Amino acid sequence: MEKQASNVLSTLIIQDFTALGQMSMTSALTVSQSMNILTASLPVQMLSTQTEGFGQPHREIMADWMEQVWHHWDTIDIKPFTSTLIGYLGTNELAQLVNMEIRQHRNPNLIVDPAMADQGRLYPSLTKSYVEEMRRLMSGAQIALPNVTELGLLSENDLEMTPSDDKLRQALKRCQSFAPDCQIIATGVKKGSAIGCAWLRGNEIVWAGKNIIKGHFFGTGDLFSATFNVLKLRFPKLDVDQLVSEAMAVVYAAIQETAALPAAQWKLGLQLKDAISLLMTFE
Ligand SMILES: Nc1ncnc2c1ncn2[C@@H]1O[C@H](COP(=O)(O)OP(=O)(O)O)[C@@H](O)[C@H]1O
Ligand SMILES: Cc1ncc(COP(=O)(O)O)c(C=O)c1O
Repeated sequence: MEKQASNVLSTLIIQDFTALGQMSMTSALTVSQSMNILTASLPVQMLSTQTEGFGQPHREIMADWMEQVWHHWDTIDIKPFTSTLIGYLGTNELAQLVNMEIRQHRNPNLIVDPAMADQGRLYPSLTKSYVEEMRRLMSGAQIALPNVTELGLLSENDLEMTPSDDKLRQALKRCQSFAPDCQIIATGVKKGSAIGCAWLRGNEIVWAGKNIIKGHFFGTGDLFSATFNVLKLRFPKLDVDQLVSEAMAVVYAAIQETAALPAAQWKLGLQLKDAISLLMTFE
């Protein structure tokens, strides 16, 4: 694959930092560093654990710190980042703050993973106004990567976990009305015994997927968006079909490696060794 020189590439990652395991910022940093991409990380909140499976995590909100970081960055000569990746933010206030800063700095190549819901439900403590903040973020984004539940919430369509092409088309079109310049790729779209991604090409629904690995795994969306971001940066000639297919293969490798562990360990996130090994073969 034709790749871009790494010294000109940088990415800004805005999402939570979860202390335990390989979720969110930890997996995004691992992926970025494996591709030698200069990375700036803004952990919007520090959590003791992810929000599922460990009771109530201890949280430290980093809003004041982030404002000071942005303020400092405004005074030094850092070039605009080549891309920005936004993931789980976790509170309305943080989502508002990030929206405001992103608008002010006009970050190019913005990828938004509106990580706010799964398996038909919003994550605990998130509300409808959080969904509205995600719509606002997507309106300035180039790529958005909602899972099926998130697509349903964003489009106000009732989507089952195995939506028909018609339902998907309706939901994706509805999102285009508030994010006309954004390519929206729905993740976690099931078809029979396979799971994958669906997006619009004109009026047509395109779907690509792989066999479902049995079990519920955590951090799949995080790793998918982090991988999509670095592949798009390093291989700018890849089209959406190729980016989705490569990113899915990387996540699949991580799930396969994780599935070999006792199920009690799955909530720590995905094993990343095999995923990174595969990613490095794209070099
Ligand atoms: N059990 C699984 N087996 C195989 N691939 C999976 C599985 N779960 C997720 N994936 C892959 O990871 C991608 C992102 O997962 P998804 O469940 O949509 O993320 P999220 O964590 O945001 O809900 C999916 O589009 C699919 O390609
Ligand atoms: C703190 C935190 N960050 C991010 C996520 C997103 O994880 P996923 O990649 O499974 O959507 C979760 C999901 O529970 C979480 O609790």
